[in-house]
Amino acid sequence: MNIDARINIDGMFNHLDKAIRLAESDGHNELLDSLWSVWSMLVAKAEFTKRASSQDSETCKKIETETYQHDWATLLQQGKVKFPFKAEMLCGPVEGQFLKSIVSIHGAKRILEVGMFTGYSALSMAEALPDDGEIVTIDSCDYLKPFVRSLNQSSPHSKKISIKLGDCMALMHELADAGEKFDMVFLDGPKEHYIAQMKIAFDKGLLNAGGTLFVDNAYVFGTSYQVSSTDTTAKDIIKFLDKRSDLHRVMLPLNDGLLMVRRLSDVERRRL
Ligand SMILES: C[S@@+](CC[C@H](N)C(=O)[O-])C[C@H]1O[C@@H](n2cnc3c(N)ncnc32)[C@H](O)[C@@H]1O
Repeated sequence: MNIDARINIDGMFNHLDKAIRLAESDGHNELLDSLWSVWSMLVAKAEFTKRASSQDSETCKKIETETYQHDWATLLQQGKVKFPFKAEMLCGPVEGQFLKSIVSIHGAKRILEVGMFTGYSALSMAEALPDDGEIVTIDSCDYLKPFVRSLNQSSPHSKKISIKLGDCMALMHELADAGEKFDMVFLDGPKEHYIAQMKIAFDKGLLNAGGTLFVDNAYVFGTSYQVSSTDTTAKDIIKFLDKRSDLHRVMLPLNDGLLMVRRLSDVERRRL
């Protein structure tokens, strides 16, 4: 099996792979043809989606390439990073272009990102910020800061990126307590903190009036729709939002799910 890990984030291709092997070994040729058709349609759809979207900037391409070439496994063994990083953790070209487009539609000036990794999504968004705009990006891994700076320094937009190292929960509280405000918040760090982070954004005023919050991996690696999964992280997020009649949301089936959440009063443009 040789496919982009980002389109197999929920393991669907593993099931297809198994079905293909079974059909092959039992000599079910028509079934085999159909299974290969499903496989190739899924791959072609993902490829066409990427092809139909604008291409990344040279620096974003470089970040993606170098993230895939980096030896994360050795760094983990050497204790230089504490997290088993994988290149496919970066959001990729289609989501990157989507976020960039949203920043421009929004007219956002300040963005908060939780979960920087190699700075791919941060730079994608920074490219659409005005010259005096800023994206504050949080990560707990010290190794990443100089690495990200070395990757993005060729971009004129890198000056809009401020990196904060530390635990995302502590830093988000700190920012909210200091009265900092953001027009967009992009949550892409630890999934178990998503609910608490949404509360800080909406209830502690970190997200400006009229602002938009995005929750990445909102399908939580497909566990939200895998029948056999006992992981309730994604379902708990939706149950939390069900109780929040003041919030409006829409789930976009981009990669592993991108949930867009806004205050209902901003969406319907009325006072609640
Ligand atoms: C999915 S990656 C972010 C990918 C990035 N947004 C992109 O699309 O290019 C998640 C990041 O969250 C960071 N992270 C995990 N737990 C954290 C915590 N408690 N506080 C801050 N960062 C954390 C990891 O170090 C990792 O770099």
